[in-house]
Amino acid sequence: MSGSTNKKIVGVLGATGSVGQRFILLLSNHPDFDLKVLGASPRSAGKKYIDAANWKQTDLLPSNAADIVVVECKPEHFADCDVVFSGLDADYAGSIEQDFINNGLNIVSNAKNHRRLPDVPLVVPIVNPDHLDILKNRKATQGKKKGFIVCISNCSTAGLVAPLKPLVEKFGPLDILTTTTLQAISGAGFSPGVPGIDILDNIVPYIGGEEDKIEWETKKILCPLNANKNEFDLLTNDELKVSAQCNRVPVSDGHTECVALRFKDRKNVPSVEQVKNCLKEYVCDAYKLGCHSAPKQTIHVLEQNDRPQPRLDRNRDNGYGVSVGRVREDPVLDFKMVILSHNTIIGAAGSGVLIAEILKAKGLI
Ligand SMILES: NC(=O)C1=CN([C@@H]2O[C@H](COP(=O)(O)OP(=O)(O)OC[C@H]3O[C@@H](n4cnc5c(N)ncnc54)[C@H](OP(=O)(O)O)[C@@H]3O)[C@@H](O)[C@H]2O)C=CC1
Ligand SMILES: N[C@@H](CC(=O)OP(=O)(O)O)C(=O)O
Repeated sequence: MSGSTNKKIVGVLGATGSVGQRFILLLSNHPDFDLKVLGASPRSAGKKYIDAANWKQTDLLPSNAADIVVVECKPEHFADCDVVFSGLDADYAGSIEQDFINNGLNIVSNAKNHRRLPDVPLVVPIVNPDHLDILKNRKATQGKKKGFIVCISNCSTAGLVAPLKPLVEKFGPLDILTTTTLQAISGAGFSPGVPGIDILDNIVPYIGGEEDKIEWETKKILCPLNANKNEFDLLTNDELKVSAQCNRVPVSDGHTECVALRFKDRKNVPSVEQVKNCLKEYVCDAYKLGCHSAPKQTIHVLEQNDRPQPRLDRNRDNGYGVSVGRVREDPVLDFKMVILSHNTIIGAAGSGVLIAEILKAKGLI
């Protein structure tokens, strides 16, 4: 496992895809992690990464990855890894990831397959890293024979819950939440991805499964652990009603969401200024833990009427910060606002890397 430098050895499954390529960028020259193994489909296995991947990032392919020979996604190739990041196509992720867990490997996954299991942490690292503590109990009871899996949330859900966390902490629970998303094309992956003919000069008002994911995952991310500290107690529909409408728009990276919300406590509804100040003052636990990638400013409150915008605001705090603009009163619920988050950084691979940094800081890997 980890060598004398105290760096953890890591690998990436689905390394050639949209999320996999982001993992490679974020893991190049990382102070905590040494990227050693890259896995993809049998179509890519046996080729050097530079030949296997159709590199589509605006940053150049890092030299530490270019010459690595891609392997099939089998546990034996990853046996030396302290943690394995997964950006696998969801059609294959379920069984491959389970095989890795059974072979004692620890997975941090972008795929949806294990998110709804009651004892699997579903983590947005700037929101609920405390959910990782469930792994401490598991480690104590099962030892090292089996690995664990931590799931990264759906990308739109990650952006949505970031401002909700400090608001709920300070002003109490919400009871109604609505969001209308404007989602970038990188969210649909590369194979096959969104055809140009569908998205150029157009908006597609449907993303399969996305609305249900946002409505369900929000209730897990904001929920507490049960009394035995071994499963999560999902918020019920009576506790929080969430309604999502999802659209694909011709933007390369960055998901925008138009959100409205209502607080449960009708007697102590905060003012717009109090809401903005609460968001500005929020410091995520990952930053307090000193994690390398944690955003210094978790939530950027923008005052200009025409912000946030994906091209101008998605890279705040290297894509780990979330932008919130147009915070104002809502005539139906309490407040409305526009949220922007980088879907492949804080919405996917970046969350994975930051989760692994937190796992290392907490001594869980
Ligand atoms: N894009 C985003 O913003 C987000 C994506 N996700 C999730 O992350 C995962 C990856 O998404 P994305 O990167 O967009 O998808 P892509 O389609 O771009 O990449 C899929 C990856 O899976 C690999 N793969 C395909 N078939 C197999 C197989 N049979 N065995 C092993 N590997 C295989 C591909 O390898 P090869 O190139 O060899 O075919 C490729 O590396 C998905 O589960 C997605 O839902 C989650 C949040 C956000
Ligand atoms: N569906 C998201 C990306 C994604 O793959 O999400 P999930 O990991 O929940 O399947 C999008 O289209 O932007």
